[in-house]
Amino acid sequence: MPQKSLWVGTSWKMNKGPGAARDAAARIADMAVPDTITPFVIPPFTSLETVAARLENTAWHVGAQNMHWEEEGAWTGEISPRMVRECGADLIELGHSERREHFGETDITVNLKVRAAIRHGLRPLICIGDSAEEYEFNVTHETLARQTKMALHGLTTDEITTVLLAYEPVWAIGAKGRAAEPEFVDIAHKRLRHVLIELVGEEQARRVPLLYGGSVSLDNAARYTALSDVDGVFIGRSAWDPSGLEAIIRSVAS
Ligand SMILES: O=C(CO)[C@H](O)COP(=O)(O)O
Repeated sequence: MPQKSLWVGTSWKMNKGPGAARDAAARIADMAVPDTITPFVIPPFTSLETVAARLENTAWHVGAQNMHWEEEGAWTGEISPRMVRECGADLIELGHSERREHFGETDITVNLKVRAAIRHGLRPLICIGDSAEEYEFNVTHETLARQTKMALHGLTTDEITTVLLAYEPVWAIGAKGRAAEPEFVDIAHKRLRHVLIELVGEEQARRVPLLYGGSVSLDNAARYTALSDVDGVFIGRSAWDPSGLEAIIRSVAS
């Protein structure tokens, strides 16, 4: 059986200013990445242009962590899709649970942003995830289905096949999180694939990469990527140091 192709990448969240980002990007540019891996890195805005310039003409995709849906205007403190593109990014992370929880991001604003991203030629990496309470009350699937359908509302089939979806259980993220059991992720991703199949049919649904994120580490990454409906991992803390990212890339590629 041919080896499956995997997306593997990290968001630096609110870490690495321009100096640290420049150093990290230089190390990333020197990394040997197997052909079966599609690597990506998502720096903070202040480092976006530096990192994108350093990784231009490499296999790396570079993204921003958020953006507004409007092209320009009186939106103090916001960054437009065009600005993200001008910095050299091709990916845009949208709907991370930290933004939903702390900055009022909703399914509706995520949808506005997804549509704006596609209009501007940015590939959306849409984060979805159940809260600890939703997990406890056994409504994970309902939450993931709602977030997915609302994020993709109004998109054509072709547009839907350009997005990446990352399932990140809120209870699995960060130092206080616990990594989801691979068996649980397997079921969640299979049900998520079915949501996509209902939207665009089997063949197109299989073209949408489904990533898992939340306390991914060198110890567990390959257990997720071995699952048939996991097409990659989205890593935080364990990949902030490029050597950690490289070790995980090697572990899932072998
Ligand atoms: O977005 C994430 C990956 O960048 C996610 O929040 C996981 O973070 P981690 O728990 O620190 O891996």
